Amino acid sequence: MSKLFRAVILGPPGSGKGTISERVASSFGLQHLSSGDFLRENIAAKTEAGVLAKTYIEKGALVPDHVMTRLMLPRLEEMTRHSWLLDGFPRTLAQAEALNSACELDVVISLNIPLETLKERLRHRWIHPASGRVYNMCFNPPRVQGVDDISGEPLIQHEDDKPEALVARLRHYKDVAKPVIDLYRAKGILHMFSDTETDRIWPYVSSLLSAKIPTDLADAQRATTH
Ligand SMILES: Nc1nc2c(ncn2[C@@H]2O[C@H](COP(=O)(O)OP(=O)(O)O)[C@@H](O)[C@H]2O)c(=O)[nH]1
Ligand SMILES: Nc1ncnc2c1ncn2[C@@H]1O[C@H](COP(=O)(O)OP(=O)(O)O)[C@@H](O)[C@H]1O
Repeated sequence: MSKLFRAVILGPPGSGKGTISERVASSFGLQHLSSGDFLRENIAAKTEAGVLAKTYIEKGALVPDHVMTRLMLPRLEEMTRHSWLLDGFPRTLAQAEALNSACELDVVISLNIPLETLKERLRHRWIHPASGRVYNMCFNPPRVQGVDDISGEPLIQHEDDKPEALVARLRHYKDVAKPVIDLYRAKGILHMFSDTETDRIWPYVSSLLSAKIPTDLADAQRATTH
């Protein structure tokens, strides 16, 4: 079997992790696993973890580490035969250490985006809750205002993108992320991208992954998508 490829994308809320992950998934055939989407699925399904997580997310707080790792690690175990890109997990050093003991990462992409840009983007972010599709009223608006392009269902704003929760989230992110970034830098797998525009970052991410993803894996994925 060809070697599997494991990547993590780090960055504050609104940094474009979801947007870049979707591009990676469609260009390189990696499975995109978003902790935020997985939490929202669990909230919608009213699982034990979902009910617990909801109380934290509504306050703009992080979900406790033990809840996150108990949720995410079994999900990754289901994916042992796939190459994946993990988005939104790990977010803390404890989560990064738990992930470390479960698998070995090939690449960590870290998005470094100015605070003002983040605030502006998140104010305009709308999502389709059933699919997790993300829109931005300026950057990638839906074809019809307020409505999902594919299902025609209404778009909503995350509770945690509303101004009250937003500032707390961005402030907290920085403190918590620093040791995670330091850990991956020390391991020599960190790749940092700084810009205000996803479209300017994407070509660099794309060429990094083209260089890192094993050729036999890329060939196998191309074969399945044609
Ligand atoms: N104006 C602008 N908006 C962007 C850009 N990249 C992403 N967005 C939007 O910013 C918001 C946050 O992006 P998202 O990928 O959800 O970030 P995440 O929170 O890190 O997963 C979404 O509404 C995106 O559509 C960009 O380069 N410019
Ligand atoms: N790894 C994680 N650890 C703790 N909380 C998390 C994690 N991932 C997601 N969450 C919670 O879910 C919320 C939504 O996550 P996400 O969709 O990734 O939002 P964003 O991309 O805007 O940060 C976060 O604000 C946080 O409360």
